[in-house]
Amino acid sequence: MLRIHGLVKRYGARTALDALDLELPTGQWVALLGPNGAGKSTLFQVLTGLFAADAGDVTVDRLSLRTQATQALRHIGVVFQQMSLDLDLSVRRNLQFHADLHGLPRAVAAERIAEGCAALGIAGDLSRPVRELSGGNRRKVELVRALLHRPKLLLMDEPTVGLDPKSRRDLLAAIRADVAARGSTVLWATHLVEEAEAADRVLVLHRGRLLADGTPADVTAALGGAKLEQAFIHATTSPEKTAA
Ligand SMILES: Nc1ncnc2c1ncn2[C@@H]1O[C@H](COP(=O)(O)OP(=O)(O)OP(=O)(O)O)[C@@H](O)[C@H]1O
Repeated sequence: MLRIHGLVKRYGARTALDALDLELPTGQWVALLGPNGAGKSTLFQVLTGLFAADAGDVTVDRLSLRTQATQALRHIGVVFQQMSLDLDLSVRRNLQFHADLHGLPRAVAAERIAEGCAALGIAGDLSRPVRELSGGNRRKVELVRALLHRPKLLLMDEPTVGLDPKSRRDLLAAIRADVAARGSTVLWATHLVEEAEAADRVLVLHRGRLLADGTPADVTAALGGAKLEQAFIHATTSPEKTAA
């Protein structure tokens, strides 16, 4: 579904992504675990076409981001770290706007908006301006929006930051349900080890390179700790550690 080969992104002299290779198959929920500054947001910005890479290739469903960006981006849904809804528009208008951008027929959009909001328990907020919603419910609107065009690949950049445990659990459950129902592929950036522990696969990113890749148990073992949290902290704070 997603193939990344030799991806490099530099900011001046700083290398944020350092020849990154990665393949994600269909139907996997993958946690991208990395400390502050690891390169998670940079990777998302490249994958969503906001920044061009300095080197390397990315394909989404075999479509190249370099030469077939418009088609490739149609398969991607994204929730960025910073909230990106229009605060003055209603939830419905925000969602409708996104559906229009993707050329969804109005009837299909209305059905998906109603269904998505009901699944996340925000159907009662459809007519309210986003400004009036709690942070957790705004996030849920962003998730409904990201799924409206039924993307094959869903990118979520630390979507649970600032959410209470119930909202976090609801969001995770909604993602799980989407993976199970549609076989979508999810790349979920986080620095919360407990979230990564629940994923099918964990990637540990540090200084723009992958330190480990596998099930939570595999990654814990590969990084040499008894628990994932301990292994992660150790691996990402020892200066001599480089890619596996
Ligand atoms: N616009 C920019 N200009 C210069 N350097 C940048 C810029 N954006 C990111 N960086 C640097 O690139 C590296 C990767 O940053 P990035 O924001 O991708 O990490 P992250 O894993 O998303 O971190 P966080 O968990 O704090 O969001 C860091 O060293 C950061 O300082």
